[in-house]
Order: sequence, then C-alpha cells, then structure tokens
Amino acid sequence: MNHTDCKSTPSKKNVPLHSIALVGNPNSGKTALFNRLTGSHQKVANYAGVTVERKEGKMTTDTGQQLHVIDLPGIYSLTPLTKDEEVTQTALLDKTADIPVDLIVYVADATNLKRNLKLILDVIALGHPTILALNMTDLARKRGQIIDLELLQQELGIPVVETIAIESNGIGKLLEILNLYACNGFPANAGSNRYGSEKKSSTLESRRILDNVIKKHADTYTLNQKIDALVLHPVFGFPILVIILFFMFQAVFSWAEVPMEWIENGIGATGEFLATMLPDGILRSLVVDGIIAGIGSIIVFLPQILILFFFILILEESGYLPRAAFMMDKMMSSIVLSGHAFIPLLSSFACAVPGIMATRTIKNPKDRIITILIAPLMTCSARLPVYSLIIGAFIPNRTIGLFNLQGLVLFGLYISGIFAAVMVAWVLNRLLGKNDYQPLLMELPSYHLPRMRNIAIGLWERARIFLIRVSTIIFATSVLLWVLSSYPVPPEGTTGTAIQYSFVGRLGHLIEYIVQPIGFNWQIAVALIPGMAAREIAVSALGTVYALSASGDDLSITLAPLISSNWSLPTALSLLAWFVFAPQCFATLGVIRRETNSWKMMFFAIIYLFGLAYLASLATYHISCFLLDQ
Ligand SMILES: Nc1nc2c(ncn2[C@@H]2O[C@H](COP(=O)(O)OP(=O)(O)OP(=O)(O)O)[C@@H](O)[C@H]2O)c(=O)[nH]1
Ligand SMILES: [Mg+2]
Repeated sequence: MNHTDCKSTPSKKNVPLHSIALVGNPNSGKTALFNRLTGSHQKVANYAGVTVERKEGKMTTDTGQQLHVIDLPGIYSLTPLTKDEEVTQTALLDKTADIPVDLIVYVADATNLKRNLKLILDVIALGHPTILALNMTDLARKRGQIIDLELLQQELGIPVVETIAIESNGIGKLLEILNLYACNGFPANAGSNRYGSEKKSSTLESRRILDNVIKKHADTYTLNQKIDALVLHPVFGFPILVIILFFMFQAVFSWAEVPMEWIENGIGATGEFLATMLPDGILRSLVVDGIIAGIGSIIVFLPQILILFFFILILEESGYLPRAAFMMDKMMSSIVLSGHAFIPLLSSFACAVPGIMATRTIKNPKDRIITILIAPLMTCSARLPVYSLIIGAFIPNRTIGLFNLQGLVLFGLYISGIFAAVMVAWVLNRLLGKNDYQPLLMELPSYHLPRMRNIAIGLWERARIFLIRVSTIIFATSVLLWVLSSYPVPPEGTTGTAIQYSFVGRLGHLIEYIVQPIGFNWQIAVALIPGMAAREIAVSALGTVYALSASGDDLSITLAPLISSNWSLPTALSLLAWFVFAPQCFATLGVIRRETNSWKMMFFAIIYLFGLAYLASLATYHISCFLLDQ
C-alpha cells in the first residue's frame, strides 16, 4: 500500500473531520487501540464492559490529515440489552448524529474469531466503509493459530489488518490504510451487498468462513485452565480472594512507610525553612499554616494511594477480576445481588464515579439501582488519606504474628464498608420486591501477564490526577480556609488562639452542638464542611485548622501527632465510622443523579448515607467510651 502519492492537504478549519468508530465485542482491545491512535489514556482492563460511554479523540495521519476517532462500549449484537450497548447502537445507527460515522474499524480478538465473526458480518451489512483489525495477534501467534488473511479479506469484502494494540509499533498496517483513506476517501464496503441483501443466516455463513480461513487452530491453552482450577476452586477459591485483598492492604501500610517518611520530612523541613525565612506576620501564617500545613497533610498519602492502585491495576490487567465476580455470584445472589454488580462495586474501590457508571452493564433495572445506591459504601481511594491519618495517629505500628496491626485495621474498615453495603442491599431488595435470580453470564478472559510499562503509565496517570487535585481544589480550599480561620482578628488583649475568634472558629462552635453527641470537636466539625466536596479535603482542612489552633509547644507541621494528643480514642473511632458511610463527595452525588436520571434518588442516597453515618458514629463513640471507661 503506497501513500506517498497522497498530496498532503492538512485539514482546514470548518471542514468536517472524517470520523472513525471503533466497534467490536467487549474486551477485544478497542480502547487500547483508541489510546494508541489518539495518545489518550482511557481506561483499559482485561474484562468485558470496561468502556461504558462514548469517548472521542483526534489523530493526525502521516500526511497531516486529522481524523476524529470514537471509542465505543463493546457489543455482542446490534440489538442492545444494556445501557452501554445502547450507546454503541446509537452511534452506528442514528443517522441524525452530530458526528456521523465515516468508517468503522471493527476490532476483533484474533484468538477468538469464532465469537466475533457473526457480529462482523452484521456490522458489514450496515453498509459503512469498514476495516477489520485482527487484534491481539501476538497472543494468537503464541498459541499457534494461523489465519489466512487474504482469504478472509476476500470472503468479507473488506480490508483486514493484523494489529497488536498494546505495542508501539503494533498498528503500522492499520495506520497505512488510514493514511490512504484519509486522503483518497473511504471506499465503499464491498461486503455489504453480500451480507446485507441476502440476509442469509449469518450464523451459518460465519461458520463456513471460519472453517475456510482458520488454517491452524490455537492450542488449547492449558495454563489458563490450570490457573482457573485453582482460583475458581470451590474450597480454595474464596480464601485466595481474601488473601489477595488482605495482602494488598498490608502492603499499603508497610511498603509506604519509608517514602511517606521522606515526604513528611521534606514538608517539615520546607515549613521550618519558610518559617525562619519569612518575617512573622500574615504572609508567614498563610504560607506555613495555610498552604504547607494544608497541602502537606494530604500529599504524604501519595505513596499509599499509588500502592493501592498498583494492586488494582494488576488485578484489572491480569484477568482475575471477572473470576472473582464469578465466585462472588453464587454467594451474593443467595443474599442480595447478582454477580453483575461485583465489577461495578469493585471499581468503586478506586472511585465510586466510574463504579456507578459501570452499572450500565447491569441488565436488571432494580439490580442496577441498588448497585448505584450501595457503590458509595465501597471504600474509595479518597478515604485512604482519612483512614490512614487516623490509623497512623491512634493505632500502634506493631506486628501481630505476620500481620501489621495498622494494615489489619485498614482491612477491617474495608470489610465494614462491604458489610454495610450487603446489609443495605438486603434491605433495599426487600423494599423494592424480590428479583428473579439471573445467573451471571460473563465471559472469562484469558489471563494476561500485566505489562509493567502499562502499569507504570497507569500509576503516573493516578499520580498526575492526585497532584492536580492537590494543586487546584485542595490548594484553593486551604487558602480559603486560612482566610476564614484568620479573620476577623481577635480584639486587643484577648487570650487564647486567634482562630477561636474567626469565622471558622465561631461556625465550628455552632456546629459542635450537632456533632458533640458523636464525639466530634469543633475542629472536626469545621473540616467536615469543605470535606463535603471531597473526602480527602477534610484532611487538608484539619491540617490548616490545627496548625492555626496550635500554640507554643504544640507547633508542628505534621498532623498525626497533633490529633493524637487532641482527640480521645473514641473520637477517632467515631470519625472512622463516619467516613465509612458519609457521602462526602459532590462528584458521586452528581453521577448518581445523572445515571438514575432522578433527583429523588440522589436525595435518598444523601439522606440514608448521612443517617447511617450519624448512627454508626453515635454507636461507635458511646460503645467505645463505655468499653474504655472514658
Ligand atoms: N496481548 C495483547 N493484549 C492486548 C492487546 N490489545 C489489548 N490488549 C489487552 O486486552 C485487554 C482489553 O483491552 P481494552 O482495550 O480494555 O478492550 P475493549 O475492547 O476496549 O473492552 P471494553 O471496553 O470492555 O469493550 C486489556 O488487558 C489490554 O491490555 C493486544 O494486541 N495484545
Ligand atoms: Mg474499552
């Protein structure tokens, strides 16, 4: 294929761009290809149903033409059964769409052509210019599969190219065709007459084509089966899942200890240096007590967040997650939910927002609503700084046998969230009426060895998101909170710390009445207000408020020693219980409204979650006061 004779005519403004839609079965590598074409970082993972909404990006061909690329949720047929499949159907069939599709790149998993071929024929029959990208050819080759590409191309009447979407030089052939098409125009799809008009059973047709084009079948992949025999074992399977999760939380504490100490020392030294450099006054207080104390108290948790995501990324890439869902299905369905809820709930451990979006893959509307309502109870990564701060300050860093005590408590908090979710789902199920059990029909992808480069990119992306949050919303709230905590200044000759006379001090003392029964003091009450926007902001807010409340010997940039000397253990435990439930995240509430299309549902979530948070804190505080005799 020669593209050198194409005159380079870069797209001009106002000239509509040609658009390419990536279509195919779930988990065939569409998003990996989209990322490679457009340089984006959309989520890629080894299970079906990762992409649940349309994503758009741009790419420039070698000849300077700009193309509009659309990534779509995976589909099994052109008749949608779930919300995410509807998105793809609309993109392909809606003639009134803003961006009509000029070219379909059908991305097929080459190791599983059998499952793809009927849909390929149906897509060809739509009549759009179409290319077939046979992806994952690296795996197909490794398993000894041989496909006659030339024959497949003839049979289908469309161009067929091999791709390896996860390798930087794995999509050369596809790029060549796109280059050519971008300047010469998209050729008609010759297969559409064949498969569109005859409408002969494409199932029979696909079987015939398969028999012809597959020259050598892949070896039955015994390694997959061996691993499955172990991880899906009726007796050992579940303990293996618990051990994996348990190890993950242990690592969050033990591996992060050293880098956290470095960051803490670095922030402490910066604070002290600036405190000696700047003259005593407003500026020094703003920089040291407002900004450094606020941002510093949250940034130390970066290593823990990255370790947590390291495990999440490995679990996602390896192909283990759907196995875990499969195992949970039997157990969960006997209590409350279908196993379909498992992956959305598991995604919520990273963040409830994509978790709630992933419920689009759940067919049963009632199951979907219940999953949306309990997703905020899964411990998201924004809770980690809060939990970790309190655990670090109150739970001794000891090992009990093989286990780190702090990791054990963290694991307990995650379990509490899961337990609460199961209970709430059970109650909601009773309230909404019993469901018929729908068995989990989920394909188990083959295991992939996670590529460290991809994991590193994924971690970098998390670090970037975290640092952007720190330098924008957390920075802004720290400054705002410093202003509101410093003014009005106390009248002449008063004793005590200035913050008590400020807006924040006064407001805190007002709210204290409401939160006193659950053991919170006014500083916590104040921190919970900006923490409504996002949980981790509560930590930076505590950093600023305590830096300004401290006097004399108490002065310290690090927050943990300050709270451990100021709070009782029941207060700390009560705050932990609060954060298991409280819906302190605007983004989650917004996505609940959007995905359920109902304000009522959002307010229901707010009321029930705050209600549970208050009750849980009340019980925790009083029971622990009683037990500790305080
Ligand atoms: N070995 C290999 N792995 C690949 C290739 N392309 C994608 N993958 C992996 O396959 C898995 C699925 O990739 P995705 O891009 O998320 O698949 P998708 O088609 O977008 O999936 P959905 O969004 O669920 O429809 C991921 O683990 C990728 O890293 C490839 O060419 N070779
Ligand atoms: Mg995808």
